[in-house]
Amino acid sequence: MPALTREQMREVDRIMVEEYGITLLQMMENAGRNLAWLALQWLDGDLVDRPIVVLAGRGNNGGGGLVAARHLANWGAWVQVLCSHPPDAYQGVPAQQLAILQAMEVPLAWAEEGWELPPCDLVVDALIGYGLKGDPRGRVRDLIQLANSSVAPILSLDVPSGLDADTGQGATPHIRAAATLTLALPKQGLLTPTGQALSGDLYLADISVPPGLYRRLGLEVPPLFSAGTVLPLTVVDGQALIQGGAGRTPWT
Ligand SMILES: NC(=O)C1=CN([C@@H]2O[C@H](COP(=O)(O)OP(=O)(O)OC[C@H]3O[C@@H](n4cnc5c(N)ncnc54)[C@H](O)[C@@H]3O)[C@@H](O)[C@H]2O)[C@@H](O)CC1
Ligand SMILES: [K+]
Repeated sequence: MPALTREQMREVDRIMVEEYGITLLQMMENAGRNLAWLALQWLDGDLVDRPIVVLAGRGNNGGGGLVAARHLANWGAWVQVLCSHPPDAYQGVPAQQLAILQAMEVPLAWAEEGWELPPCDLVVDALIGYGLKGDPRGRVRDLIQLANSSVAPILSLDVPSGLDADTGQGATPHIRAAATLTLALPKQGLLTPTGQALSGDLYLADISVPPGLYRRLGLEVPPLFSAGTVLPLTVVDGQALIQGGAGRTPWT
């Protein structure tokens, strides 16, 4: 399957919304629900009352993390959300996701000086995706450092926060993920040796991109998700392949 640059992925996201009418809300729901489902697999299918910390930035990567937090809380996990900014700094769809969690009374806090990460079984990293600009700053930086010092495995959304989606180089600091769920198609940086080392086990999630959209961009993408909406990938010579081959049901 092809891997995308940040600009190609931005263009996919733009065409999804502007030309197919598949809204950001829909894409984010698919991203976040698949992320929650992968978290469930990482907890061996047993998440009732298990502590999970979700780190959410204020961009669309954070929005996906907030969707995952909702599903995990609905499924019985003990979810605590740590936001990089106070709620009034969130806008648009991520603000909408945050308001839902507030209505559900899911425990939410925003990182302040001296914060510690609560003990947990899994950290979900949704601080920054392909929108990274420069070295992580402020509370985002603090949360990355806290997450890395936790003993719990980190599951990153799209790319580990602080990883350059094009080059795979880690900014200072960057998340060291146990697993990464990338969206639609792998980002090129994840397939480089550094990207592979920082992203842990790599998975691909369906966010419902029509094959015709890829064809318009000159990309030939076979039906990837016939066996499920989250697929484990393997990287061979810089190329991403579905583990066990296309069409295999990976979870049985
Ligand atoms: N249509 C879309 O745009 C979709 C986006 N999705 C997700 O959203 C991500 C892209 O969303 P965005 O374009 O909003 O970008 P991101 O959410 O990746 O990053 C932007 C946020 O990170 C902050 N940030 C960037 N560099 C920083 C730095 N050095 N220090 C501190 N904060 C920094 C920005 O201030 C902003 O709040 C993707 O990786 C993917 O996970 C998916 O949910 C699917 C649809
Ligand atoms: K991330």
